[in-house]
Amino acid sequence: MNLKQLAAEKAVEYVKDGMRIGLGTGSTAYWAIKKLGERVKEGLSVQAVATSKASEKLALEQGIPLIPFDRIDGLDLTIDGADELDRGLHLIKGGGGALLREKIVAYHSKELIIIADESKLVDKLGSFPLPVEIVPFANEWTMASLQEMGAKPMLRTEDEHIYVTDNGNYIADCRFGVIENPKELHQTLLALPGVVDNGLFLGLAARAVIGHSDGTVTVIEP
Ligand SMILES: O=C[C@H](O)[C@H](O)[C@H](O)COP(=O)(O)O
Repeated sequence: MNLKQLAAEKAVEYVKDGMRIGLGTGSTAYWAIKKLGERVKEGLSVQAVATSKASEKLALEQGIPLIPFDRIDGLDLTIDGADELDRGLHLIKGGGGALLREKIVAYHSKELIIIADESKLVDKLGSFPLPVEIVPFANEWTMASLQEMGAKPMLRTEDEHIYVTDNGNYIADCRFGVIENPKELHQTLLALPGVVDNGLFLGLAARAVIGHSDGTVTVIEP
């Protein structure tokens, strides 16, 4: 059983006719976009924006109408994955490098639904390295500052090259250990010059739909 698919397809049930939808990124959001495409083919009317070039391509392949940002002033619902979440719906996102666009889209959505398999649900965040998006300029100094913060940062690579986000930036994957105070860490990171944003999503998710290995789906609401 594909737990990501299970959660994603359940979450797509929250999409109603006429809604403006944010499309997440990653291997779980993939299933939501596929399911939404099926519903559009059956006659559901939606307008959507994508959080990455990959999701934009997939949405177009599925026949989901995409709308430019200057044509709408916000979204009704965004469905997106996460790398880790706790029961208070604090999230780590950005494993796929899309955190900045995802956070902008989530912020401008009336509701963010997170979809995940049960392995992503943790008591406290921090096992998954926190992705921090940094500008390429003087990235060596930004990396050094992250190191001084105790982040043990690793510059993300892909095929032996530095990974570049859709926004032309780099990702530093940071190991802070257990994150006892996500809000404080979020603020500290944002205050560091060279840091564009980080993968902590706090106070953004309204609910999470979790797929379990026994075939059930649970919904967490904070
Ligand atoms: O940058 C990527 C996103 O934040 C993803 O939603 C996150 O990494 C989870 O991805 P997946 O569903 O592939 O585990």
